[in-house]
Amino acid sequence: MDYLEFKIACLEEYREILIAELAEIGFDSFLETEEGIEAYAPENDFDRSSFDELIDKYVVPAHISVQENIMSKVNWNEEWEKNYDPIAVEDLVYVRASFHPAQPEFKYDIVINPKMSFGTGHHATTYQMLLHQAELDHQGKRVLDVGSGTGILAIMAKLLGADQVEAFDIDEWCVENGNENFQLNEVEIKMDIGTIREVDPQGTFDIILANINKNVLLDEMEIYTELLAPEGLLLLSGFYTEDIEDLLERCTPLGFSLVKKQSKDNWAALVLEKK
Ligand SMILES: C[S@@+](CC[C@H](N)C(=O)[O-])C[C@H]1O[C@@H](n2cnc3c(N)ncnc32)[C@H](O)[C@@H]1O
Repeated sequence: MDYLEFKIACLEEYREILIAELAEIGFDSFLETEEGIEAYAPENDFDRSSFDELIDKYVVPAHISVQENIMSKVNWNEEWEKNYDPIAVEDLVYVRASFHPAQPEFKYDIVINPKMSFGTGHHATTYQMLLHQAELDHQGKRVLDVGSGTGILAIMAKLLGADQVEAFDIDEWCVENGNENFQLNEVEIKMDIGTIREVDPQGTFDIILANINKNVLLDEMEIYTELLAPEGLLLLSGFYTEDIEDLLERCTPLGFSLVKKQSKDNWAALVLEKK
């Protein structure tokens, strides 16, 4: 099958939304690049007018420029293998694909074959979540990973000794990819599809991990509070440094105290404790 390839240069903060909207109009594969994204759509059902409309909507705010090519017989595995380098999270965690050799000097080795899902450790939000996790006692704990993407944080929780880990994501592709990564890392993790309201996790959790976005976090904060055991920990990311105060304003009246805050590349990550 022939594919159309679009190299879309754009501002970093618009990549996730662009990928989501392109997926809605029939694009089925994406690669993140230094300049923006590469997006691929099967040529035979490409919807040109929806694509043009979408680009018009974001061209100014996202500083978009587009280059179009036609490609035949794309080998997706080869494409993402070319574009995925392993990453060292400080000298503690090594995140790699199955075709990269392990590096025994790192304490934690995570194998992630990301394909189209978010969560390799390259992004500052995932990176900081992994570091915060590494500082916390997970032994024998029950952990919930909200918006699990590739499942990287759920896998880290297991490597740190968590007893039961449950993960979910609204994206079907992430669920499939997460399960694949759980197998690669030989960890047993319950995986579901949907929002937290749809999945409706039962019982309480000692640790909740939520690297999503500001609006979802603000909207779901009360549910996290109900699901956390007393003195349970909530690790949040997916929002900018300037949004920390808004998050704290929402969390403090619900009985959370701030344990740690950190920022990298203007992306924030918080650790909160439920009193
Ligand atoms: C920023 S990525 C984080 C992925 C991974 N947890 C990490 O830390 O790298 C956010 C993920 O949340 C998912 N997501 C977005 N809104 C959601 C919601 N309301 N409930 C559950 N998952 C959601 C997205 O599909 C995406 O995979």
